[in-house]
Amino acid sequence: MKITVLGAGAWGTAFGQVLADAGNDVMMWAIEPEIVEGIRDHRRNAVRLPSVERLPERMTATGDRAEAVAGADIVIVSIAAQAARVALEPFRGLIPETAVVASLMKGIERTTGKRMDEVVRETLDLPEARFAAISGPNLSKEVAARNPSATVVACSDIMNARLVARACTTHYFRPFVTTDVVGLELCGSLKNVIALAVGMARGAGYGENTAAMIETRGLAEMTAIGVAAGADAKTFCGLAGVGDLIATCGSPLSRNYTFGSNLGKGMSVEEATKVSNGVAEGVPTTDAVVALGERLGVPTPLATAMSHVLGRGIGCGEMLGELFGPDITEE
Ligand SMILES: NC(=O)C1=CN([C@@H]2O[C@H](COP(=O)(O)OP(=O)(O)OC[C@H]3O[C@@H](n4cnc5c(N)ncnc54)[C@H](OP(=O)(O)O)[C@@H]3O)[C@@H](O)[C@H]2O)C=CC1
Ligand SMILES: O=C(CO)COP(=O)(O)O
Repeated sequence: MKITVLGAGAWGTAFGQVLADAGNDVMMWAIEPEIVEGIRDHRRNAVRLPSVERLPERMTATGDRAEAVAGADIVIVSIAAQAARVALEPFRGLIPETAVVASLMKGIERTTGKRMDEVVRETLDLPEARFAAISGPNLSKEVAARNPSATVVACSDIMNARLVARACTTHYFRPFVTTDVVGLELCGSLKNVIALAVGMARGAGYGENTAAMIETRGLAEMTAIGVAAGADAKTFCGLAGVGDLIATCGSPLSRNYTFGSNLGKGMSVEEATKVSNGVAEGVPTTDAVVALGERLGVPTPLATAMSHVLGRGIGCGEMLGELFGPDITEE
């Protein structure tokens, strides 16, 4: 198949390699000429994924939007979530009417509170059955090193989920399928907020008990929001939920974990942003999660505490204190 990846960041590039390894012809689209030339002429993305010495022969790149998506069977979107709407707008009308569009993004649009499935479908005027979300424990550097990994592809049309899954199946990368698009979107977006909190606790010097508490209570918060939004609770126990929490909250390769860890060590939000190695989606998504909880009538103690960290600059002790409400409640 011919597959286009919009956005040659760390994950877009690593996923492009998966698609090429699976036997597809892969066209990367990026705004920056340096990245386009690097991939096209030198088989490298030294800016966003320097750990890969040589990208596959089946991968090339362009900065031209029409050329990028012409004849594409599948279009993958891998752009920082807050920029997705603006970046996708010019592609409206260019993407072939038969193409399935799949999002790798894990965030909620801060200005509208919308999930990426909503943003992508709205911006590209895409019917539900032609949108897929891909989410799971997929730290880009590990996938780029071809470490065995699994993911989940969600689409309301299970045949299109299978189509996308087949396109990214390799000897080291294994996709599962589901129709729970809302669940998959919320798993990917909400776990980043939890990773910020776990990273912060770790950075402040706390150990396994504290991390396990935040992860488990965070999972309960994620699941409650998901179920209220119409998702299947089972999705949150799977690869995209618990699986991604384990990967993201346990690895310094995660930008969200590292961002939190730097806050825990005493950096300000501005300082942590400056040293972040790529987008930490949990940062702009945190307030969107609090707003989503309010809209759905679901308490969000963890996201609210993290929003006080990011907005008011409270420290780790105070953030953890906010998680301990005054009442004894049932788990
Ligand atoms: N890295 C990972 O391990 C994983 C990441 N994800 C998710 O995938 C998404 C992308 O992440 P990742 O690739 O790692 O992030 P990076 O920070 O490495 O890259 C962000 C990408 O967004 C692009 N971008 C930002 N603003 C604009 C804009 N205005 N117009 C066009 N493009 C823009 C960047 O382009 P440019 O380079 O030109 O600035 C770049 O391609 C995120 O939502 C992330 O949560 C999901 C799973 C794993
Ligand atoms: O989503 C990820 C792993 O599944 C990557 O996490 P970060 O965006 O925090 O690096």
